[in-house]
Amino acid sequence: MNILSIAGSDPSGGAGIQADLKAIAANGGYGMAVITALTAQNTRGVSGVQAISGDFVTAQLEAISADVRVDAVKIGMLANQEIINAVAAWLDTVDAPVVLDPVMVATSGDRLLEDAAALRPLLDRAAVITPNIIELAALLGTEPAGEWAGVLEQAQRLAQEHDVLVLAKGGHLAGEDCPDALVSTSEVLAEFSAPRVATKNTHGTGCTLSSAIATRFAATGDWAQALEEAKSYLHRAIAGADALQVGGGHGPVNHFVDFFGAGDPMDAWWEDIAGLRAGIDDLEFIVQLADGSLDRAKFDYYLAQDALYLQHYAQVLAQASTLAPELDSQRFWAKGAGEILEGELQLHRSHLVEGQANPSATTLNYVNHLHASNASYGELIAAILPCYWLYQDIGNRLAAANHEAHPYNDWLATYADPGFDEATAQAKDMVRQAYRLADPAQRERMRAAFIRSSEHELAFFAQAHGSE
Ligand SMILES: Nc1ncnc2c1ncn2[C@@H]1O[C@H](COP(=O)(O)OP(=O)(O)OP(=O)(O)O)[C@@H](O)[C@H]1O
Ligand SMILES: Cc1ncc(COP(=O)(O)O)c(N)n1
Repeated sequence: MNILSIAGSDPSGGAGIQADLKAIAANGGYGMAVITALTAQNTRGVSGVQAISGDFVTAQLEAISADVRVDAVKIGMLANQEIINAVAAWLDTVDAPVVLDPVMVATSGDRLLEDAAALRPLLDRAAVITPNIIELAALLGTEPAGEWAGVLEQAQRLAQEHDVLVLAKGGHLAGEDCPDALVSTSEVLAEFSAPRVATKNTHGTGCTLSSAIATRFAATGDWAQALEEAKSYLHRAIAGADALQVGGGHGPVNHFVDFFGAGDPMDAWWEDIAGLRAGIDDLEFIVQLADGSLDRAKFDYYLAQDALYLQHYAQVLAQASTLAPELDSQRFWAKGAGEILEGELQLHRSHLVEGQANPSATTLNYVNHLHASNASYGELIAAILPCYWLYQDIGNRLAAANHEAHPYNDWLATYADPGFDEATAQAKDMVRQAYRLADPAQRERMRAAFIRSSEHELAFFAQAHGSE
């Protein structure tokens, strides 16, 4: 899908052709850009505009249409009448659907078009016009609407005047939701709303939305579907905007949020299990293991179950090794399995007074979940991770509570192993890598597997006190 953006340049990369090209690529299109104006701008505002001559805009457009099939056009900042005329004349020679974002004023308040009325010749050539509330009113020569019903009414009026579809955008209204509606000459064809994200980083949202719509229309041939997909994409990009930290004003949205995530997914997962972590910390078993008051029989019960658990855990790590995509991760999981079979289990046996117990229902539930999480490598290692991470986290605190006379001195000393911190960091890296390569549905399954294992960890630590 070849998508052409005809727009101004924003050197700070958040709006204009820079935003368009990113949004087009993120939505699966091949992006092209004809530049109408250079702006000097950043996230705080516009300090200069240098329009390209109409002739040179035409030269750029003709260079493209002489060589490349154009599947959809998105038009943004046009700066002046001369450029509008050049674009209008070229549009008469091509047959691609046009999404027109009638950019007039930047988020910062700076003017990007000399005169709203100058756009009129283009309105009739567009398939969809995407004005914000202020631009909508300016195109009608009226006052901006103060509520959604008024915006829809104005959108329909504009649709009728130019026989086009108008995308009414509610982003500038106050309220918890940001509604958008595709309005025809006679009706609201489709309406999609997204929760308002609490962020000041909304520079380029209009550019991004119109480019995404053009791209998704070229892919689907359906305006309502294109809007639904573009709106959902934009919402994710806005929700991920704060993670970018670009500039001190209105920062850009996170165009590639679907590819690289918004921040470290491991931080988000750790937050997801904050309640479970607090629950583990408060368990009698953990509190008493730390202060040394833990009944020996309960400790032995835990150890026996842990030994049974670890046999399965070693099997699951070995399976992760066979599923791992490259040598480093294959080696890492295989080494983990080997270390459990050689070291850990021996340590457990040396602490056990009696022979092997049978696995409890709690232990079986946990290992069954691990064995069942093998639909993909990503899911399996996400299920594996809590045992590393929670054990390391709790272990470091238990090791800090240790002293020579502690009744569980030698056991707690095993928690103070820097090698285990290193192994946990590596396990997190492996999960992070798998997450980056996963599609959204797969990512959700990974997160669910991680949370489920964390729930099993809590039950596992709790079971000794429920075992009498
Ligand atoms: N804080 C927010 N949370 C969620 N969606 C938002 C937010 N701000 C804007 N949007 C969405 O961004 C899109 C563009 O909205 P807006 O009405 O602000 O257009 P615009 O003014 O043309 O954009 P721009 O800021 O690029 O000039 C709309 O779909 C709107 O709902
Ligand atoms: C080159 C260019 N085109 C469009 C906009 C509008 O985007 P925003 O309203 O988000 O500033 C802009 N600021 N710069």
